[in-house]
Amino acid sequence: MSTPVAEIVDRLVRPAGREDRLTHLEVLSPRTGRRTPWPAWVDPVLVEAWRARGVESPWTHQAEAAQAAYDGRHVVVSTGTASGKSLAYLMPALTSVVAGRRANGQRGSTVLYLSPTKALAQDQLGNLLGLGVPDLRATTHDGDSSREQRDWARDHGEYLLTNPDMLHRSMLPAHARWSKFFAMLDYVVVDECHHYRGVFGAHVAQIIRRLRRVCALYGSHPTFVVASATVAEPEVSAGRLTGLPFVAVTDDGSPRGQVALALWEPPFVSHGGENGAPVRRSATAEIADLLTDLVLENVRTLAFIRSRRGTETVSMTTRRLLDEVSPGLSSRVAAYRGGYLPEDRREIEQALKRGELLGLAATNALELGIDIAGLDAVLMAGFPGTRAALWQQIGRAGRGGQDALGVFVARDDPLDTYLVNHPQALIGQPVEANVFDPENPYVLGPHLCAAAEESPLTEEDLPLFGSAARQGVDALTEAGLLRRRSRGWFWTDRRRASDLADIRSTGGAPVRLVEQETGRLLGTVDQSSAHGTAHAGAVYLHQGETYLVLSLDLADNVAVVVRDEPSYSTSARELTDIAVTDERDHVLWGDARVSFGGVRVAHQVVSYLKRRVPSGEVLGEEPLDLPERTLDTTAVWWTLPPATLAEAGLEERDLPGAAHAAEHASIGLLPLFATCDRWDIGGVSTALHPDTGQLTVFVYDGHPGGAGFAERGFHAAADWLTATRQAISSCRCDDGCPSCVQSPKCGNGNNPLDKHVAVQLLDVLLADCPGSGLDAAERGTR
Ligand SMILES: Nc1ncnc2c1ncn2[C@@H]1O[C@H](COP(=O)(O)OP(=O)(O)OP(=O)(O)O)[C@@H](O)[C@H]1O
Repeated sequence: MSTPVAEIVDRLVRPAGREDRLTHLEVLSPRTGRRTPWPAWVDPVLVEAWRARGVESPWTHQAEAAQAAYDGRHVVVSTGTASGKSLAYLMPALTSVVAGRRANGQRGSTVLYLSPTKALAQDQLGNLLGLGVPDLRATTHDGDSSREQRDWARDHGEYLLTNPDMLHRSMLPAHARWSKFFAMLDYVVVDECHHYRGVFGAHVAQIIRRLRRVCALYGSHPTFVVASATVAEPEVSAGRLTGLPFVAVTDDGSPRGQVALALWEPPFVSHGGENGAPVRRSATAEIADLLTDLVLENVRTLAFIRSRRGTETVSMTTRRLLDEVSPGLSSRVAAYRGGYLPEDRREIEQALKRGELLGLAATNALELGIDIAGLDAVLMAGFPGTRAALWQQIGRAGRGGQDALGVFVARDDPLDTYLVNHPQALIGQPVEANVFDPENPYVLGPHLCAAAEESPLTEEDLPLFGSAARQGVDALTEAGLLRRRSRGWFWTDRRRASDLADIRSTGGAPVRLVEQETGRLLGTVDQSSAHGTAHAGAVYLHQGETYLVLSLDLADNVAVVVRDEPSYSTSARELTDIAVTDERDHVLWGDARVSFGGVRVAHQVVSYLKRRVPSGEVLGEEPLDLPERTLDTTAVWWTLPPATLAEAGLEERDLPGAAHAAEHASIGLLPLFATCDRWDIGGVSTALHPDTGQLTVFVYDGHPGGAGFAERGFHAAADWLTATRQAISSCRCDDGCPSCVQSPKCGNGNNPLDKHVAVQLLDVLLADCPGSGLDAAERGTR
């Protein structure tokens, strides 16, 4: 960008009332790149192709990773955004394709590239073809490919770009037809591997095990090259994802322009929240202002908004604000999100690349590695869930070595507030690990069936699928899904086994949103979120239009909507009950016990709140009549005996509010340690739980069988609960607010909540906990 980053930030802060909103500005100085000669084995034609495109020679990390892969070691490259991870895997992969060709020109070596989305694979294909490697037979293989494309890919493809869904549903079940491709598979590239987390990560881990088994059937043992954003212990997550040993390359040799990260906290605007709590201005309202200012400054800006609804609101508001001052500019701002038609999305991507759009409000549908040159700034409405995703989003700007500005605008919740006030948690060493649990029985079972359908499972196959596989096949045999014969376990059902696994966890058929007057299908929502977002009375935004849901029919999966302009938004309320089914591990901190294990959760959406837009003021609550749902999952929980609490001087009457407040804040903070999102986990607290006989606070995974988040919480409990205490004690509100202890999805109307006693309660819990490294100074003051 032409204006220096610091000056842009200065202009953003200048308007009256904005001076306190910038809580921190971190400027990372530019770094020069470290180059190294091309490895001697890289095909000279490729070297020339890269040179012709300005890649004089590889950065050190690229050569290091490429060499490891060429030597047949599985390697994970975990370096910054735009550090050139593609070259690291393309050097060995394309060299192998070119060198492997037969005398008659037929393929002799193949590469499989996996990306979490179709859009990224398309983008990568464009780059690959742009390289001009003579005769390279590269193609995407996804749900949009025509029959001819698919046949060509299978029979001639050398470099195939696909996604885990296609592998799962199409390529692996039909492996006999793909036998030639699999038999000559030398490299598997897993791009953006940090996206494989939670339940989705567990599914992909099992799909990769099925892929390895199918390859082995045809005699191939491909080398895996995994690309990841910077996370803690990348070799551990790559190893979990594939079941193979990995070397990690993390020393980034690429150059970087100046990167500035501004942390921004919206001001308190009213006391109109629940129970009279102070409420901060919404991050989206703040972002719309900042986006307007940046567009006026001719700064090309991408605003990442977490919800589909939010992207629409930001783009509408920004256009309206621009119309007031510079009408011509409003057409240069747009929204982008999942649920749009593919051609509309392509058109927006192109307009952004061409520079016709100056401001775009997008969901993370645009987050993945799509290389859009020339962006100057990135605004983030709320923490995007992980540090990796935060840097990934900032990395959209400043590609090609220019300066970049990232502004992280806090939402009114404990984690965001903690982060904008504790910048070291974002800028220091990574604390979060890429979390998933490949052994989740709900995930493993369907993949064992799919594997058995691909080829009968033998005793020797089982270790590949993990230590729970034996138990899994036994249970499936018992349930009549697999049949045991002398040669192994067979799939004998008439259904397609791959249909049993819902790898994106959409939770069954999506609910269709249909417009009442026209019968037009507006879009869909996942069944699991339909109770909360498409219930009768819900306000739903679509492409800038506001709709009101008239009815939700769960039998037919249809919600009927009408256009409307209500002055409020809605948020659903859920009631939750929890029972311990088995404790699998525990630690004792003096009298406190921290446990991990299985639980059964029963929940029901019971009502919804109407909140005035944009102030967020609560207007009222409406009851709903929706069925209860149960969930068998995993949880981390902690207990404190009544006598210990009494000794510490805590009054019995204050305990429910204190436990409840600690629970809310701890749910808010867990994403800092596990790669989850506040909405992936839930919690229950009680001053006396029937299963433990003590004060108990549970945090559970919101997916059947668990997703690994609660388990990570158990292992990081000391740091996690210390950060929770800090988040509550450092919040500037008097009696609790959404930035510390109030939760937007609380089933009890955020009542009771006692912020002050919560801090005392956490002090009792942490009194005998072995040292947490997170903030020794803070702990010392207790
Ligand atoms: N050795 C190099 N010398 C010069 N330019 C390079 C080199 N390696 C990569 N590049 C350029 O850097 C840019 C980023 O590369 P690439 O898209 O591979 O990064 P990445 O690490 O995969 O990014 P992300 O994962 O964040 O999407 C590309 O434009 C690429 O051409």
